[in-house]
Amino acid sequence: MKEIIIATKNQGKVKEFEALLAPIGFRVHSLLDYPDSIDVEETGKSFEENAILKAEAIAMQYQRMTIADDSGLAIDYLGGKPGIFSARYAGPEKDDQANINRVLEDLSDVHSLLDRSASFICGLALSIPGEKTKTVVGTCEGYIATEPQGENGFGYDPIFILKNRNQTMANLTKEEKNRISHRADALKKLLEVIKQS
Ligand SMILES: O=P(O)(O)OP(=O)(O)OP(=O)(O)OC[C@H]1O[C@@H](n2cnc3c(O)ncnc32)[C@H](O)[C@@H]1O
Ligand SMILES: [Mg+2]
Repeated sequence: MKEIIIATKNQGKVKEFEALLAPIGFRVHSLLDYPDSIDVEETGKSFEENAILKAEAIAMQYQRMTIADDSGLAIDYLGGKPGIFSARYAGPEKDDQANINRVLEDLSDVHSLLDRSASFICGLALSIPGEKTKTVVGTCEGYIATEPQGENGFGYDPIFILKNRNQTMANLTKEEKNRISHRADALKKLLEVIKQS
């Protein structure tokens, strides 16, 4: 079995990567298994830049193949915010519920669903010691709901209504989310890039 580190402390991401990568022969480790991992500051200007920073630092520290994920929600009405600041949108505690509340508050004057369009975006970086880092970006289109709905997933999932479906991401089973999410899209692209290299 191939060993890979996912350079994240986000339990929601870890579970999704395990479900996506185990069937293709990877044993997934995350930073939750490595309490001494260095804390990488997300100082990049894009999802990809931040993913590169996280992947390269952790691949270097443990000398092992590492994928990092930097992701978030881009709301058109807010000019793409919260974007790369999604995790800390309501403060440094990275509280999902507080983040959701801030987004709903930001859009409280926007009544038409069409004006509440948004994308989930996932930047992935793959760093293998001694090789050039590879990056991809995946997306998933939708709209911001007026109130949370659904119990599954994590983060902003309860307020993200999927395009062409009358459901939020949190209404989906984990299998369905892993077929259509921004993370699944990005990982598909990353596997293509690996195949071609
Ligand atoms: O940096 P790491 O350790 O990976 O963990 P993090 O939670 O800080 O992750 P990010 O910096 O990439 O911030 C991602 C933000 O976007 C949200 N997010 C990312 N993917 C999501 C998804 O699939 N569903 C809902 N929210 C998501 C997530 O809740 C965070 O608020
Ligand atoms: Mg982060």
